[in-house]
Amino acid sequence: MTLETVSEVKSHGGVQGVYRHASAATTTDMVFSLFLPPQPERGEPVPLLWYLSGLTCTHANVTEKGEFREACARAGIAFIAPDTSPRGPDVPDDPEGLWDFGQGAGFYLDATQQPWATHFNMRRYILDELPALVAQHFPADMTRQSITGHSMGGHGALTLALSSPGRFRSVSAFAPIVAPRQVPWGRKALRHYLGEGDAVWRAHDTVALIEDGARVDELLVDIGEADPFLEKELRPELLEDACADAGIPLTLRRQAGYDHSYYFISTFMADHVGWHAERLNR
Ligand SMILES: N[C@@H](CCC(=O)N[C@@H](CS)C(=O)NCC(=O)O)C(=O)O
Repeated sequence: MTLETVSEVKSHGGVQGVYRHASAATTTDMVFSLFLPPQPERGEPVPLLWYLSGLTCTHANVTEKGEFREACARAGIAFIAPDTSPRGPDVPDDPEGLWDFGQGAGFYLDATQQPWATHFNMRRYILDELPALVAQHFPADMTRQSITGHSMGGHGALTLALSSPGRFRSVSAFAPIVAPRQVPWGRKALRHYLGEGDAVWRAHDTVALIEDGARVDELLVDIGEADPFLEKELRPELLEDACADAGIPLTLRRQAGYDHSYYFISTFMADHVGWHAERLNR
């Protein structure tokens, strides 16, 4: 699989890269960013932390505003930030021209309904295609992967980890959508991408996955108490209830005064990187 280097710059002793490739999953070109920490010996494999972004984002939002590099360099872990959907003139977009669906809002699932199913296959892109590409081109230790994400990307991190047992050593999230079946952003996406049908939706809903028996060892979630999406879209209390019922240890930190933005994410990013690094380097 061919990889085009868009840019590579030195940062914190490592290399922050941006790369483009032709994707079979989305049948479009896809761009992602990857930070490689300074390595004791060039080519020695390092663990990999995935970061899935939220609505409207590309790889660039967290790369420019996430402030993850110092912590990743210190811990010796790589950080990969994929795009949130396929893009381009041939890719369908929100029928109403809104920002919460379509391009920039792939929801990390494989769509089954047209016109979405041709391109919107972010689940297999993230779980299969991109890892194979990373393994081929970078010194990443693919036996040591963890995953985090923000908002729609928090939903992606949680649902991919819950539905791929053993794949990720640890999972955390910033202000995640935890019950897409029960909130407007999620219902719109699930209806368009998957069609009607609660049984199908449950496989892409963190709370439902847990209710249906999926498990992870533990969860770390940060959420801002001043997040404008808290009550209507994020509803962390549903995750608290599901984890309590299932016996999943959940550290849910309600951060006073913080909103939904990268000012919030970057404040707690080093905590998340350190938490994952502990588990990746065990
Ligand atoms: N202000 C956003 C609302 C959507 C939003 O807050 N998106 C979050 C993810 S759900 C985000 O990370 N936006 C990009 C950024 O802050 O850089 C817009 O209207 O485009």
